Amino acid sequence: MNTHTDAFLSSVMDLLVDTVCVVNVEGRFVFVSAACEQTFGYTPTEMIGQPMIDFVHPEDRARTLARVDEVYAGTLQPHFENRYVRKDGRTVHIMWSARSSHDTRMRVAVARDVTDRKRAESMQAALYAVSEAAHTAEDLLALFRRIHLIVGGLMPALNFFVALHDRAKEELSFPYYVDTYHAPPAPRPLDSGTLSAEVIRSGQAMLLRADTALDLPPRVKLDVGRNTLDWLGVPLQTQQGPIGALVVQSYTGDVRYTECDLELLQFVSTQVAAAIERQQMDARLRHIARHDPLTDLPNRTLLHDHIQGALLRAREQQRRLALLYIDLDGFKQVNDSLGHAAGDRLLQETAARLRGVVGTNGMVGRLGGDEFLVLLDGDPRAEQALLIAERLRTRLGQPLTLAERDVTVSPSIGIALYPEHGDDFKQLIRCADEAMYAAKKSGGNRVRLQDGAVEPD
Ligand SMILES: Nc1nc2c(ncn2[C@@H]2O[C@H](COP(=O)(O)OP(=O)(O)OP(=O)(O)O)[C@@H](O)[C@H]2O)c(=O)[nH]1
Repeated sequence: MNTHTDAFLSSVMDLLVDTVCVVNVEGRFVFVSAACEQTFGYTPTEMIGQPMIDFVHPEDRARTLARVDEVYAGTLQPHFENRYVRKDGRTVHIMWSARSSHDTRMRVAVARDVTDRKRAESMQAALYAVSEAAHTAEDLLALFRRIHLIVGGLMPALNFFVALHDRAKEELSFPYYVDTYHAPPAPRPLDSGTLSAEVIRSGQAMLLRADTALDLPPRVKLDVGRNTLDWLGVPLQTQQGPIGALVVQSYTGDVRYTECDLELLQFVSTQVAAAIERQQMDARLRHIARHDPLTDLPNRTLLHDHIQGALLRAREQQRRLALLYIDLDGFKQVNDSLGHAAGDRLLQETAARLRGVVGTNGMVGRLGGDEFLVLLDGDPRAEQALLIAERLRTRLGQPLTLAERDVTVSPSIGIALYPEHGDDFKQLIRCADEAMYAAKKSGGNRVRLQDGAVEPD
């Protein structure tokens, strides 16, 4: 090739949209065409003489070097893809075709910027993954874990959290919060002025970079994710308005967020919001199906499942259980004399009192009407079960005001023990019911242990 031809070829290469690169046997660029500036952000002068591998994304260096060996071995490399780090820090996806020359021991490669295609593919994959997670995640926490993984596939997301706004309670909570330095913040009012609250209130995405002048409304405090370098939050938009926010944060210069990340996060956020709404709806339906609407106590179905589980564990660990069957004495009379609403209030107060006494010693549920069940699962002896039942009797027997009248309603309580009185739900509940019935027959306001002691009035 003469000089004239060299100059001609060089000017032709400079017209190409793809970048032509020549790398010597030491792995340094000896030629790059003008398009490199568009693709890599560096001018040819900045690249020529530099080791090629220094420009490659750190995670792709090992496999890139392995490919270089294959190129020298003469294997044609039509479509090798890897990532480079542009001068501005952004990642660029490159599709290469490369060959080596035996004579000069040089590699000639053509680089095509396929970042847009890669981005579209990963966005598509992310959307699909979110919609799949919406259908398969078993609860909200499982969904958040999956979303974290999906967002992590689109951008660095080591520090990631989900903020949710409960409109009824006017409360902002952080049900999923993964952070290098901070524990999950406590729930707070929406007007507490945090960045995520601001994203939810305004419905606008927010990207705060350490090098960007902060132009925040005066009410916003930087008290969530303090000391972050970059903070990127997008609202979770639904037809009813924003229900929360997705946030990624960085603490080190290795991870910086850009407008491009903002677009990506915003793109998946609508699908994520729909997935969260769906999970919340499922959770509400599951709750309704397993709780009593008047007292919000577990209903018979949930009690049954919970007690079956407790029986399994008790059998394995050779521990005791106690079942307390509680029925109010003369409840019908309250309904008849003070009205159904007063009866409802009494049932709600009974539930609260039972919960208060039982605390962490077990589970309280409502079987229906004025009948409640308590499971004591702390390996109770008969005396301990009797003691708690006695406390319940005393507490329920304390007066309360209904329809402006002081009312006192006592309970009858029957106790069945595992393993003494049965080893399945049906048997135990029947025994506890019989004991309660016996307590009621002998005048009510009593605790009776199946086949056993009656506590005095
Ligand atoms: N207010 C109200 N009443 C209910 C509800 N569910 C059932 N009841 C009523 O509760 C009453 C339960 O009947 P019983 O257990 O025979 O009433 P009791 O007067 O306590 O009878 P003993 O148990 O023999 O002392 C019935 O009158 C039902 O109509 C409810 O959710 N709210």
